[in-house]
Amino acid sequence: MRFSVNCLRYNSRTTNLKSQKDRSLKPHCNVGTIGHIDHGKTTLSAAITTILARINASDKSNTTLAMSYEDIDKAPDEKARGITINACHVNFETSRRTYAHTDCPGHIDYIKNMICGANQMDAAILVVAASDGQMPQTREHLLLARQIGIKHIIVYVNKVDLVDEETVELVELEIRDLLNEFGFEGDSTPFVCGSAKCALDGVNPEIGEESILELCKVLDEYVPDPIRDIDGTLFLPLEAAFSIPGRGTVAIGTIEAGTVTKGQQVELVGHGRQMKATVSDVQVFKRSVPSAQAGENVGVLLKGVKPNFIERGMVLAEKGTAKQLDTFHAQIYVLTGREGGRKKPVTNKYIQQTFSSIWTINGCVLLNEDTPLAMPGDTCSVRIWLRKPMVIKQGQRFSMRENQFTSLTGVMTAEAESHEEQLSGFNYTPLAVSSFLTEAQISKGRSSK
Ligand SMILES: Nc1nc2c(ncn2[C@@H]2O[C@H](COP(=O)(O)OP(=O)(O)OP(=O)(O)O)[C@@H](O)[C@H]2O)c(=O)[nH]1
Ligand SMILES: [Mg+2]
Repeated sequence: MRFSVNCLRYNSRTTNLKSQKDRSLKPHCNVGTIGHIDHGKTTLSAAITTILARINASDKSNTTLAMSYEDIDKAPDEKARGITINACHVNFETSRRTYAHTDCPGHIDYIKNMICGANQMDAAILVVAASDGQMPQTREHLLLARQIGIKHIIVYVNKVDLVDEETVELVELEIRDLLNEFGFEGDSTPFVCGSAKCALDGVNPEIGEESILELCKVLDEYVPDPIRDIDGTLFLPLEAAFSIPGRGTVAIGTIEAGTVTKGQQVELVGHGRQMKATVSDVQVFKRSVPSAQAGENVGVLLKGVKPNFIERGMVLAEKGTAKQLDTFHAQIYVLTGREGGRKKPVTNKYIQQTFSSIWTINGCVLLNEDTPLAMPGDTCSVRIWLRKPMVIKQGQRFSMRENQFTSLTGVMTAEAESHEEQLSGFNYTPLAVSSFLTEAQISKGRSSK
């Protein structure tokens, strides 16, 4: 008997590949749309699947399923509020590759979801409406893309049906400058100009359908096949879990390194908890497979594990290979007001929501004694204390956010010793720190901006 992951929104948006054999035929790539609210990210996602499904209709092995705008944006709360609030995954296939595509939300309130969705992208499609040009979230998403290490950006200048050619050219120049400003190669970044709506509605093919085909060609040619750490040690950050009565718990995530195999002994680590488990089934694209490897989104059936044991951001790894830490050394950069960050300096014991990989937890910045303040624009060495131990590796990036903006970004540089020792230099005890991490303190921290 197979287990099905249909009940999860995540996988219900994922089309089927027909068999495990198909899945190994073509390289796989994770992409997604980013950009300002209402610039057409969801329309573009729907247009790509619709056009590719139609064009490949006679090719029985092609797995692209047409997804309408409503299919992608259908959760009731999204309809009610008129905005996307969850990252949504769809799949499409070109003659060269299979793609898992994430439609990232545009609204600043939901940037948290974007961080989690975009984290898995090998390349991002930045959607910019020609009628608006760059907007605040165009900048913020590019900044986040930079922080989470997305190397390849392709720009789709949308809504060209609403403006003249000169405006499109100006928008292109402006966005190339912006890409350079954020450390991408603005001059050589591919731009595709078109109208996702015309493509979806089947009108004006020269700016509609042709622009979508051009975009797919650019994706195939510009984005190199991702190098997956297939031979590495299994590392699978978990996004969600649910139970199948009588069978066990299914944990869902995208494998970052290594291979997960039926029958394998694994360990669940994170949020200060740890547990051994056995993999009793592995599912990719809703099909049971003997094993799955780095880069693939999987459902892993675990016997004897309660679903509420698993929390987003926990890691499924080989026994003894994933370490959780509550304190670590880091190099941070405090964003300036111009970059959308703070206008005031970060002080010792600054506490905010900390995002890394796919987890979110309260974290406290412990400044060194010789650095009483970290000014916007400063880079400095600090220690980070997390409310609960989490799996974080050397070189892993993280960011901290206040209410509506990213205040600092950092990289984990080394493990730190036990936090008692860490905190002794700051003359307060772990207990004092725990009480410091109350909601009231956090809101106070927020209002200090
Ligand atoms: N004229 C025109 N309208 C478009 C085009 N593409 C999208 N739209 C319209 O722009 C509006 C926003 O499109 P969405 O696809 O929802 O934009 P989004 O970026 O996904 O928005 P959020 O998810 O809320 O950030 C909708 O009314 C679309 O019909 C286009 O090429 N031309
Ligand atoms: Mg949308």
